[in-house]
Amino acid sequence: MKVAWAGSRETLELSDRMAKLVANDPVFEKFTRPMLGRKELFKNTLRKAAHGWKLIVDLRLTEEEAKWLRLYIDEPAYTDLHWGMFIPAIEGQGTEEQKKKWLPLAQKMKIIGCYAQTELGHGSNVQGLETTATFDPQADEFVIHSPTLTSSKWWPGGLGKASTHALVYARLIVGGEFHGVHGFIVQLRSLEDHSPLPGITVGDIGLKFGNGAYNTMDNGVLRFDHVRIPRNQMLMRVSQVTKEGKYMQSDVPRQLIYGTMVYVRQTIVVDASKALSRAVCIATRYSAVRRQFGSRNGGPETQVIDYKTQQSRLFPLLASAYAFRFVGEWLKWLYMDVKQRLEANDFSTLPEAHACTAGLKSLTTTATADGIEECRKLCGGHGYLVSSGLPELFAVYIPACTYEGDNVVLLLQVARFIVKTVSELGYKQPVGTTAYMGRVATLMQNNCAVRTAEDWLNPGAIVEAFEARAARMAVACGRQLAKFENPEEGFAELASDLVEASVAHCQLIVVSKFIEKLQQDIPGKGVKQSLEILCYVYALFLLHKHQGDFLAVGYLTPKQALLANDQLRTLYSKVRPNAIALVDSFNYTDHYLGSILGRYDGNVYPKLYEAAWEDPLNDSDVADGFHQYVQPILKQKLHSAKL
Ligand SMILES: CCCCCCCC/C=C\CCCCCCCCCC(=O)SCCNC(=O)CCNC(=O)[C@H](O)C(C)(C)COP(=O)(O)OP(=O)(O)OC[C@H]1O[C@@H](n2cnc3c(N)ncnc32)[C@H](O)[C@@H]1OP(=O)(O)O
Ligand SMILES: Cc1cc2nc3c(=O)[nH]c(=O)nc-3n(C[C@H](O)[C@H](O)[C@H](O)COP(=O)(O)OP(=O)(O)OC[C@H]3O[C@@H](n4cnc5c(N)ncnc54)[C@H](O)[C@@H]3O)c2cc1C
Repeated sequence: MKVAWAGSRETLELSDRMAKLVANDPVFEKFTRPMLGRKELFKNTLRKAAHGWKLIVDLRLTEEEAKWLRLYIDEPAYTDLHWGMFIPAIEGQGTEEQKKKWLPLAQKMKIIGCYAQTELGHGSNVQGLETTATFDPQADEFVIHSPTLTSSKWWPGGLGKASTHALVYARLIVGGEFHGVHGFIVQLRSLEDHSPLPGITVGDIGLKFGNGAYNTMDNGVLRFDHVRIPRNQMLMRVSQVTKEGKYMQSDVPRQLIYGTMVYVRQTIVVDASKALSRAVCIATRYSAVRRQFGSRNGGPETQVIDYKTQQSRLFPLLASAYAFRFVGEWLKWLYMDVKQRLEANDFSTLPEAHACTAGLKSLTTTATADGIEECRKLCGGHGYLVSSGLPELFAVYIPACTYEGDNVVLLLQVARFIVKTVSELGYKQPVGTTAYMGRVATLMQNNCAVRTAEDWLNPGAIVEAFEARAARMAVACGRQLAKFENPEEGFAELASDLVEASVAHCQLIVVSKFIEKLQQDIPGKGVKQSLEILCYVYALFLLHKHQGDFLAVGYLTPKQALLANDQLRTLYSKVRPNAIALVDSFNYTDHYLGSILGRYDGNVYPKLYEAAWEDPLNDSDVADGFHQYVQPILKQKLHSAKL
């Protein structure tokens, strides 16, 4: 199962080597992180990032090894944006000449870059950005300017203190005409002493949610006062500005300016399975250690993992972690395919890639953020201790529902794609993830054939149920929209229904990709069977949770919905014996998990007890402040006997 989770034996071995390298290096210690003040915390992150880079250089790590190393260091840092957005943006939107100039500097870390798109006034509405880049043909330069307070760049990670350069998204103005938002490489700080260059005001935006957590990142604010950059620092793969001041659009679609977001959203889906699996690993191991009630004749109490309620909350999350792992693998493949096509100037699959990355990013991050919190509750009171690892994981993870596109805004993008597909059904055969809509007549007509709980153990029955629900919800939205004279007004009015239709479409993708995965050759005794059980758990859990949709569209009868729930209970009993093995298969070191409750050896209580004494409050028996603030109260002489 470890191989199935990792994707291949090579990846398992490679990631295992990197995990151990980090776990055994004292520089990467992270348990004191929540106790540190902001300055100390940030300096510590800089130290870890520098040490990580030294290892990459000294040990000549490959790009793949370096990625795993950064993952296991497990601390958000400016390097995430440098490697994760600045470099990919230049790769995707730069000309060959620009790539030749900037990529070697960035890859050798001679410069540090961030991705400066969002502003104080606009994040989701990219076309609403206010920063301007005005071309000055006399000087052959762009003038980058922040005309209003709300045009201040606000949020970019790595911008606050670390970056020397930024990829700045600004409205292009040539000859007095606006040409939409484009990307510009702007140097922010001196490469000699790191001080901000003239015309640049830059700093950190302040503390964020949670102790430690995302505060290791210097999310920044940035203002420009008529800062000049050479013309060739506008990324010009999509459109160009000539020396003479002519704006030219190539054959490449404008949307490619948003290409970096497609790339990052794809990586966020892969990361969702990592974050959720960490939380699930902690909650599952602890649920096997923890005992409450049920002692008979002085024997041990019941392990809480044996309670059906615990199983019905925990096992769907375990199954979701696997489901997100496999859909992430597929999405990576889809992205690589689109990338290759784009390089050959084939842009036909870009809209689908945008819809899939946007929708799956939204679906998986929402489920993961909620899932981490559920895991905290599954661990009872001890889950609230920072040493459980769950509060910090939650605090670090939840912004994923917002960054790289607010999850609702992204689902509305999926809705536009679905509605367009439905409206074109008369003359255009849908392909890829919308191919099922080509069978819309059948899906609208046929109803579920399940008669017994066992009938639900059939991938065909499950896929058809999810297809029928998604198709019927999409068609219903299409019909409602048709009643509006102004389609945009209709879209705004029906937005909540459209979001639900998008969720149904995205859940269908995840379920289908899990089922497709099981059609592949999966070596290892019992591995495929265990994955099949998890796949059914994932699908039937969703069906149970959203049974209102399936019933409302008239595909299921209440009896069939009840049968699905009966089957789900049986499946939980089948997961139980392998639950610990299934989380051990994630192959996480205790260092990466960062949780006393999730320790591999299960030695939870002695370690919790020990850790309590390491809290700074326990440095002395009498706390600082006691004599000043508490003792006077204890010693006071009050006049009223009642008081
Ligand atoms: C215990 C401790 C644990 C520690 C763990 C540590 C581990 C580390 C953890 C975390 C570290 C990770 C680091 C995370 C880094 C965070 C990175 C975050 C970076 C950012 O957030 S960058 C900013 C991102 N911003 C956004 O995403 C903005 C969202 N808005 C948009 O995407 C768009 O503007 C919009 C799509 C919403 C706009 O819509 P619309 O108004 O229609 O837009 P138009 O501009 O008019 O375009 C219409 C047209 O274009 C199509 N389209 C839109 N987007 C894309 C796209 N990306 N690709 C292709 N096509 C696109 C759209 O469909 C329309 O097409 P049509 O005309 O219909 O055919
Ligand atoms: C930790 C973190 C790191 C970040 N890193 C970066 C970075 O490196 N670089 C960068 O450029 N940006 C970064 N961002 C910014 C991030 O990309 C934006 O915050 C995000 O895109 C959401 O935009 P917003 O803040 O404008 O939200 P808003 O759009 O203001 O959202 C507010 C509310 O309005 C709703 N809403 C907005 N528009 C619509 C609509 N059309 N229909 C219905 N509802 C709507 C949303 O659903 C939400 O509920 C980061 C943000 C965070 C939190």
